[in-house]
Amino acid sequence: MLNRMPIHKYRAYAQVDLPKRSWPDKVIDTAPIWCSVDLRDGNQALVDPMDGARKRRMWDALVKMGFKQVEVGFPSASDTDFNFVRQLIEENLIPDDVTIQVLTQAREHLVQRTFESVLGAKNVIIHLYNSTSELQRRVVFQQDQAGVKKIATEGAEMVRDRLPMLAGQNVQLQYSPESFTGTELDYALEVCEAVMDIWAPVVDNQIILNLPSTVEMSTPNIYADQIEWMHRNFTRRDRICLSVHPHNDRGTGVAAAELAVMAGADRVEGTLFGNGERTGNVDIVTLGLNLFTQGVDPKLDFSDINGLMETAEYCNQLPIHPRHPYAGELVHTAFSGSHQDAINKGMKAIKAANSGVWEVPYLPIDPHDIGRDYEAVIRVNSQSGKGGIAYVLENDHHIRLPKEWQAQFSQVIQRLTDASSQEISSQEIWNAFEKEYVTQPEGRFNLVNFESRRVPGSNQVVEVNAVLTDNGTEKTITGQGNGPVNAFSHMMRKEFGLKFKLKDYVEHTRSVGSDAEAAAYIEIKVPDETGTSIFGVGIDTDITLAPIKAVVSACNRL
Ligand SMILES: CC(=O)SCCNC(=O)CCNC(=O)[C@H](O)C(C)(C)COP(=O)(O)OP(=O)(O)OC[C@H]1O[C@@H](n2cnc3c(N)ncnc32)[C@H](O)[C@@H]1OP(=O)(O)O
Ligand SMILES: CC(C)C(=O)C(=O)O
Repeated sequence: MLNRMPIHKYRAYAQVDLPKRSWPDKVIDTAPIWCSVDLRDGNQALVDPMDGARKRRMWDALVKMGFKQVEVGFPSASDTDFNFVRQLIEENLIPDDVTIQVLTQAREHLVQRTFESVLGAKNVIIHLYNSTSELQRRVVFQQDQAGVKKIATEGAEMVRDRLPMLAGQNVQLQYSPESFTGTELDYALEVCEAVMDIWAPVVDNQIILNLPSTVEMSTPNIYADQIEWMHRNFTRRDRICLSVHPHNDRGTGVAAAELAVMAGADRVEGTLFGNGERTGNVDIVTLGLNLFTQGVDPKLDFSDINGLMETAEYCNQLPIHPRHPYAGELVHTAFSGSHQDAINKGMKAIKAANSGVWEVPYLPIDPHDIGRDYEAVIRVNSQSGKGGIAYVLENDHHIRLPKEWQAQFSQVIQRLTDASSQEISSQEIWNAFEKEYVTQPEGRFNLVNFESRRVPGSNQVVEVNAVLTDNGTEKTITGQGNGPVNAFSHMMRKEFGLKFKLKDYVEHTRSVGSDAEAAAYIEIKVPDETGTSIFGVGIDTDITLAPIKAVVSACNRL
């Protein structure tokens, strides 16, 4: 076959020689330290970077959900960034247990301005970076390894020499060999070690060494190998907080972060819903909820996912995809019949079991836990089946359609969805149900009045009086039987020459309260060779009247 794609332009990424790698056997049982970089890496990727108001709204949301470290900007980049950091400090907007982080290149005037921006903050992380990759050394810096290492060490010295400016403040230092995933491992280690030599971290004030997949270039297992390699080879591991900063160029940022944590990372930098350069930073919402759904405390509050989405969409001016993990508008929704059937059964089973453990097929998370309701769990279109329609009727309209009828009513809905090729709303399903079983505008019979009383002196016999219209003509009928339903059915057969047998009858209330309606379901059978079953529904606040209406409904469908 002709290959139209120029594969010769690309090279396979090298594997890491890591004998006895240990990360595949690890389990994540505690959340890493989270650092939000929404206000910096997220912000620098936006068409319109956040203004002060949007930055402030993002900040408030991040603090509210529990981030203890937030990279608040690149203060030397713009007045907006600088002024925002000053505003946070001067207006006392930083809780005592929250640390702000600021990013700077290794350039004297930028480092100086960065220090000026954080004067007076209680807790600060000064984050220095320079790219160390082979490609950037060659084309951006035009320097050899020694030259680029010098940028890092000179930058580290610029930072160290300004630390007296922040005397009395809690200051932690962070270094990123940017483009780490394009950097030879031994060289990345050498540069990090050199920076560490200058900053002289201690166990109680570790250096944060942040190893970014600035561009995600390999499968996540290779990133994990790189992290484990660094973790094993750092000389003063106890003085290091090992941080990762995955991007998502290959669509595996979340996997890369998770495997990196298994490989020894203590900390993860990322953004809400994965906003960030190109395909984005790693998504902390997905990472956190992945932990949550394994029974691990994510140490972040995602209970108002809609609020977080609104904030992210407002601040980033970018929509969140309807299929976004956990959060997207459609991710808790099943349209297809077999999924709906399984969800319907799963929801009932979970209610019955009352064990407190969430296990519903196709729903990895209880939507309630993130502030969603069950309304959208099942939506109906031409791919749907009876289980889904029954779910909508029961949950939205309190109609517990007996199982044998579900198939019949689903054909009514199937005809509508096939005709429209569109989703049918819960209200439309209800309208179709009412028309088919309850109001029956084209039905032959219409019940105008109904009364029943026990025949005096008899415990069993009931006398009924009913007024009906038969194709518009009013008729009064009376008769007796051993109950209202039995007597009324008998009269219908006798007066109108109908041939049917009562087969089954169920009734339930539609809601609680004194004005609660009852829903009655009647099944009648035609005594011919087909033995067809016909169903009728009656709804009324009077529990005697509801089944009578159900008989009329069934007779109309004969
Ligand atoms: C992967 C990341 O996300 S890294 C963060 C990236 N974020 C941003 O760039 C957003 C904010 N940046 C900015 O606003 C600007 O780039 C500024 C204010 C920092 C610098 O602006 P300028 O100096 O006008 O421009 P510019 O960024 O193009 O400067 C590039 C120069 O800095 C050098 N440089 C780039 N990164 C670094 C670094 N980390 N340390 C030292 N020098 C660096 C380049 O080699 C280049 O040098 P040259 O002029 O000798 O060729
Ligand atoms: C500054 C660094 C950490 C960065 O943003 C990246 O490498 O993506």
